[in-house]
Amino acid sequence: MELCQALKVRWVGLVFHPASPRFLTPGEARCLYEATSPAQADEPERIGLFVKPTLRVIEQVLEHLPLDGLQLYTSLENAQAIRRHFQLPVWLAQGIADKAHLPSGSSADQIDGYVIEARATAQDTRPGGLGRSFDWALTQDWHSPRPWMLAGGLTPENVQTALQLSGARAVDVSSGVEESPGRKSLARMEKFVRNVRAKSCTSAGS
Ligand SMILES: O=C(O)c1ccccc1NCC(=O)[C@H](O)[C@H](O)COP(=O)(O)O
Repeated sequence: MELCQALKVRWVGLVFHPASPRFLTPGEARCLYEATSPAQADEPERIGLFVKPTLRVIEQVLEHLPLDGLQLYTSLENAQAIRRHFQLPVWLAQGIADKAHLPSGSSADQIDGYVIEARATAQDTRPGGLGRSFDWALTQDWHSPRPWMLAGGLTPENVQTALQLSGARAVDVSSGVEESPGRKSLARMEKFVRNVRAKSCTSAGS
């Protein structure tokens, strides 16, 4: 968290999905929140990641710490209902395997943005944080109805190519800056942000 502040990334993701190696209980997330320095104007926004959450699950987290936004793995309808209920920005994750999976204008109401990443398979135990990429050229000519970020399988080594091929203006990374599942590598985080900035866009991490 402190390095994210120092690197001035725009968003930090906190994963509240029990099947994840990055899973945080609300209490652990609170400790992280308290351990970081007092709010500054350019502090990263704290984004809570939830998979098919009920309102109560999100409420339990919000009882422990404030969140600046939500990254949701759920249906559009549920994401819209959650956004209305909590009045928080919602980024809806979309798993992509072909162009037909990319959101279109008609599906964009009451959603703040999209996280576009590889589509999970039936064998996967979770829908994100899998370190898996998709064909980045799929988004090249896509006109997104909302702001979007590219995610899935990004690394310091491939992120510049990913930006070039996908046309993305913001990226999200997790596995690619870890030394083992759930353990971030500070050196890889720094290298990732440096390489992204060399291509002038915004970054996020979970
Ligand atoms: O990180 C997880 O384990 C996770 C579990 C359930 C839903 C989302 C999760 N992570 C999402 C992300 O970290 C990113 O938004 C994205 O999927 C990129 O992940 P990665 O391919 O590991 O860079």
